[in-house]
Amino acid sequence: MKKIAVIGAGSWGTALALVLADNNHDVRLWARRSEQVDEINEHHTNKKYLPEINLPTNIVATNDLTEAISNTDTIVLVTPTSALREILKQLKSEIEKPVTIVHASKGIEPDTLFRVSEVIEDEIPEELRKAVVVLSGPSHAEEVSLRQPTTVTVSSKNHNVAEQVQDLFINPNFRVYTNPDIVGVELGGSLKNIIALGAGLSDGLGYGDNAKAALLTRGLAEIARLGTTMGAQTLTFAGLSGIGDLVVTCTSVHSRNWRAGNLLGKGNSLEEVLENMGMVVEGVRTTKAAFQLAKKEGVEMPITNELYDVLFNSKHPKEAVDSLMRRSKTHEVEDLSSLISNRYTLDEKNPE
Ligand SMILES: NC(=O)C1=CN([C@@H]2O[C@H](COP(=O)(O)OP(=O)(O)OC[C@H]3O[C@@H](n4cnc5c(N)ncnc54)[C@H](OP(=O)(O)O)[C@@H]3O)[C@@H](O)[C@H]2O)C=CC1
Ligand SMILES: O=C(CO)COP(=O)(O)O
Repeated sequence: MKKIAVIGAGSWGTALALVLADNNHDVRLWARRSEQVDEINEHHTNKKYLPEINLPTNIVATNDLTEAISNTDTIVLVTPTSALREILKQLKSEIEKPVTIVHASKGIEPDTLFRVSEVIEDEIPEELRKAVVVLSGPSHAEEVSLRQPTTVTVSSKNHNVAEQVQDLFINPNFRVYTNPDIVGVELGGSLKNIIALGAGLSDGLGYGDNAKAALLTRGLAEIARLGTTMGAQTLTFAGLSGIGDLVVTCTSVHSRNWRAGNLLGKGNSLEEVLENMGMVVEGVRTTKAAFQLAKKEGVEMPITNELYDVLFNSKHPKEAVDSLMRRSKTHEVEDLSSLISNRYTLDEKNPE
């Protein structure tokens, strides 16, 4: 049994705290609001984020970061990516010896274009870090907190530490794999939120399963195109943090990204949607970052570009779908296009 700090008491922070508590760890859950801390400690509930769940007594909440991380060598960060830098700046002055920093947030920082692990490395000096580990995969907090079967993957530049984190979280309801490709794992988990917004939007417009299947498949193609350009392994996108998370987010009513897209497709403005959601919709910020990344890397990302125009340039969602459908014709699989042109060359040499 270890003492583990979980920073962020929203849906996912609370669900991960539950997994750790089920594994008999002593969890300090940091929340920023004192009324939420009191609710968790006195009533053992977190009604705003997981209304159906009772929390065990080995989860103790605090709004004091010093108290949260005292006597622990493992900090699990689960805040929205927009809050991350600010929290890391506060943490930096509180960490006294090297710690393992696990994060479970999904996003890319606009302008710096850093993945979450890079933001952590940017803020926390090397001598205070044992390793940075990402935990990602198809895992809605609502289902994890009901102990429904869930699989995720953990990844780090330090594989031994990734295996230690696998041991902290794994249990018969929550199966944890490892994957050495941290770039692919972080990008898959972040970029799928863009496609989930698109899938919700398509459903909101009244389009059917064909359109959604097209978005998922062509979405995965552009995620993999950007990811491999940035050094990720193609196979990671066929795994839990790739297709796995893409499917769960694009097809579930639990997904805030899908729900936000759905409301946009039904004609609500982005401001109205975000105001009413009451929870983080990471895909909006990530669309901006991915749009910038695609430009920087010279990678074609048509779905991301259209979504960027819907979110930030008031393009009508239906026009965005029309633009995607009217793009100039192309091959489905880039790697095969050279095979096709070779075949034509051979055919021309040996006409039958
Ligand atoms: N929910 C899920 O199923 C999953 C979520 N994730 C990822 O986990 C991350 C967190 O998401 P999730 O828990 O769902 O988000 P929620 O919207 O459920 O909760 C957000 C939490 O962050 C806190 N918060 C918001 N802004 C700040 C801030 N500026 N400083 C400090 N705390 C802040 C909120 O506090 P307050 O209540 O006081 O506003 C709340 O505790 C995201 O990156 C998400 O993509 C990954 C996998 C699954
Ligand atoms: O990442 C998630 C599930 O794996 C949660 O997705 P949403 O943020 O869209 O709810």
